[in-house]
Amino acid sequence: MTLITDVRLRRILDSRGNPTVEADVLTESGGFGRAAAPSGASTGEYEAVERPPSEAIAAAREHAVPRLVGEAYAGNQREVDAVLHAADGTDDFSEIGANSAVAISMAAAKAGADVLGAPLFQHLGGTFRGENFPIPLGNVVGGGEHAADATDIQEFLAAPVGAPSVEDAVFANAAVHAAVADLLEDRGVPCGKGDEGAWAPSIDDGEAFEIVDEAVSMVEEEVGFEVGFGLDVAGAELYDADSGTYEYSDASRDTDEQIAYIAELVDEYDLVYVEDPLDEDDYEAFADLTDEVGDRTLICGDDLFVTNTDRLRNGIDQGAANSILIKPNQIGTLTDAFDAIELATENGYDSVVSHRSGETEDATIAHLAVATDAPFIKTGAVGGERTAKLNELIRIADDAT
Ligand SMILES: O=C(O)[C@@H](CO)OP(=O)(O)O
Ligand SMILES: [Mg+2]
Repeated sequence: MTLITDVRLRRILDSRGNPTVEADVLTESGGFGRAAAPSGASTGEYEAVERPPSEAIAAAREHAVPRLVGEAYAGNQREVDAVLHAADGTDDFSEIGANSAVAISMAAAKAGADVLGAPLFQHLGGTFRGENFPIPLGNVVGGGEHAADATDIQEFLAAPVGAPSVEDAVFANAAVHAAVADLLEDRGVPCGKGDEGAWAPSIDDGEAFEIVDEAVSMVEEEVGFEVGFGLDVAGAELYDADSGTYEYSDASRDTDEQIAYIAELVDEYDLVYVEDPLDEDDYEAFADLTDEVGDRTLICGDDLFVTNTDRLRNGIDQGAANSILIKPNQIGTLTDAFDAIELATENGYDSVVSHRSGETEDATIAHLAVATDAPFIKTGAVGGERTAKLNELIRIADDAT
């Protein structure tokens, strides 16, 4: 029933107005799945390779589509993803492009679910998945590679850790986003938004900490449950390998100073989450910081691990973090993303399923997070391509998918 009978690929727009790959997968019994690849701006050096969409589409049509059509079953995700790897023939999807691979992989999963008549999270997670829902981390102030002339730290993320439901959590993050706007207005700071819908004011990180801290407290009081905040430092973007220092607009910090600075921030602001506080090659510094503050906050590897089980295993051996960001397009298939989550869970690491800065209306990651019982999902706070995932989470919780 789930035998793949057609795979169609096209270029569509992403949220930055750039082209990206969309895939449709059709099956013998009329099953249909459609998915699109997201795209990063602060990409890790060790990510699977995204090719220009027209090239990725042409290469996938030549190498992957003939091996899938009439050959593979959409209901068997591991088989589909193994075919994608075999068709590509490299270890980083540089032939068919990770963008074609992930779009086909996710579209196949949706086609499989369609044939089974099950919601995607059910198909992926199975009957005996847990009952938990991920806490959404919502970007409310941002800069770095996502907005010019804004904060050095890439993302200030609202984290409604005490929310009694997904719906409460999603609305709390939107309320923090709105409170930040009010506080910026009070201070006479005009601003637009960055790539992920977060405010991108021309202020320094210190002022951003004050504002987000205040916004979070205001909302916490309003909603009556705990709302904290966290960061994506995107340390690799700040790191200058020649000088061995982290370059901020108003300071330069060597690795020890960077570790001390982040540890101070964790304690001063009770940060619940810190992603990529250090350079993507520095497992050792990650381990030192995790040793220092890992008992009271999540130290999450994004560019450090790139959803790759080899890099994660290395991190686990060295005690480099206690959490991993999961981005299916960093590794190219849902199977690889699942394996990374499984390895993380076995080793006590929390998984944070994540969007990219360039997104589409595709909501697969909401289903992936629920299917795998991931404790967190990072997918912005507002903006259509972000709310596509958040609203899907609300629907899943309401049994309406
Ligand atoms: O660094 C990140 O975590 C992501 C998403 O927030 O950004 P990008 O997609 O640009 O890599
Ligand atoms: Mg990141």
